[in-house]
Amino acid sequence: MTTVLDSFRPDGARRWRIGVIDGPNMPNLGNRSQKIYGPIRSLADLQDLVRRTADDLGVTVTPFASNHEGEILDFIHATAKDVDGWIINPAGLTTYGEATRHALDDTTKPVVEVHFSNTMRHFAEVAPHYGQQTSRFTYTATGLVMGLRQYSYLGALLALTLALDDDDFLAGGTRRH
Ligand SMILES: O=C1C[C@@](O)(C(=O)O)C[C@@H](O)[C@@H]1O
Repeated sequence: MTTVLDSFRPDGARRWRIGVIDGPNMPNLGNRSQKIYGPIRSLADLQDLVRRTADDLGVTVTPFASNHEGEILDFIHATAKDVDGWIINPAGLTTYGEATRHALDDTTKPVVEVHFSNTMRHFAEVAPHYGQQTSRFTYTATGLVMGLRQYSYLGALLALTLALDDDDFLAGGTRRH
């Protein structure tokens, strides 16, 4: 079936494989602040939305979520050869997740960082006493989509897919940025 999203892509475009990682606290999405995360009911609902959008786009997503950084590292190491790019919401690892940032960087595949909230605003409003908080991941990410709740993931998925299709940009993930 042809979908609206199909029409963004050239005929015969490749079925890119994209790893979608959710870090600590995202498995508890259904119980988090509605003000920040909106009415979405669960991580399963989020993963379902991302998977359905990927189907419409003609790409394959491999979702993974964990509260444990070591499990996230194991997932990245195990799947690095089988994915063309990554989407990650580092969540609880955002400010200090150097091991995860480094593991993604080691794969040399494009990385798009996503957040439900606009973290710059969130840090300024909620944790000004932490000083100048920033994401560890943005320094080496290919791109960043945030502040659009679950729609950040859909923006990232569409943009990463088109960028992988683009021979003058990510060229299937063979080049960095
Ligand atoms: O757990 C999260 C979720 C988050 O990554 C987001 O999606 O907005 C923002 C982070 O600051 C926070 O620790």
